[in-house]
Amino acid sequence: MTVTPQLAQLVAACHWIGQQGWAPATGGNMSVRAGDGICLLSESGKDKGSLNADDFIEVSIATGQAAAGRTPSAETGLHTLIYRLFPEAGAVLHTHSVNSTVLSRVEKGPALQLQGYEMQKSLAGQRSHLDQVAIALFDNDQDIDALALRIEAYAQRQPLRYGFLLRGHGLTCWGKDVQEARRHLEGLEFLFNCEMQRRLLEKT
Ligand SMILES: CSCCC(=O)C(=O)COP(=O)(O)O
Ligand SMILES: [Zn+2]
Repeated sequence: MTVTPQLAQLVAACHWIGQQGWAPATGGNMSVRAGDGICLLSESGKDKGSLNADDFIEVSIATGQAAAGRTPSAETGLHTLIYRLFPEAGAVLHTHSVNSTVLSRVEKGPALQLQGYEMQKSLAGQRSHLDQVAIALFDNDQDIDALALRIEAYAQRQPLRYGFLLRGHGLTCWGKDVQEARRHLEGLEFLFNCEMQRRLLEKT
């Protein structure tokens, strides 16, 4: 495997995600666009906090197919969907933090609305805490093709930006490159933590 600067940054991001506790057990998956209709996707079932460059597999963005003998992530269909929907997306990070897992169950609506937080400006294009940022929320599904179709239908009706939550499962987010995807992940996780604590405290 040729280790491009983006792949090296992705491997470093995976180690950081592991240290944050956002990829417990074998949870999470990560990828980077590698040009020519290809992405490099983490191998299924590995500890994502201790991946190296050889743990990434070339996958066709059009078909989701990988070379025989290797098994890319069970959630390959979500990564390839994002690369097809958003030609500017260069990296995708999927994590299983406690906050994204719990908040996505507590919130019953079709999106988690974030408003009033300065850290919304960690998301590309956001300029003010006064604006509302909607993070789409989908019911989880073991049928990834069906889930991808639901997400695609949502994206045809309304903007799908930064990432989406899967109920009781976690966050999938992206950016124009690994650096931006990582900033979106860190910003969203901070915002989820704030939102969890706000909801807990405002209940009392
Ligand atoms: C215990 S992890 C369950 C599967 C999952 O949600 C995930 O993110 C990891 O799947 P992968 O096939 O990418 O290892
Ligand atoms: Zn997952």
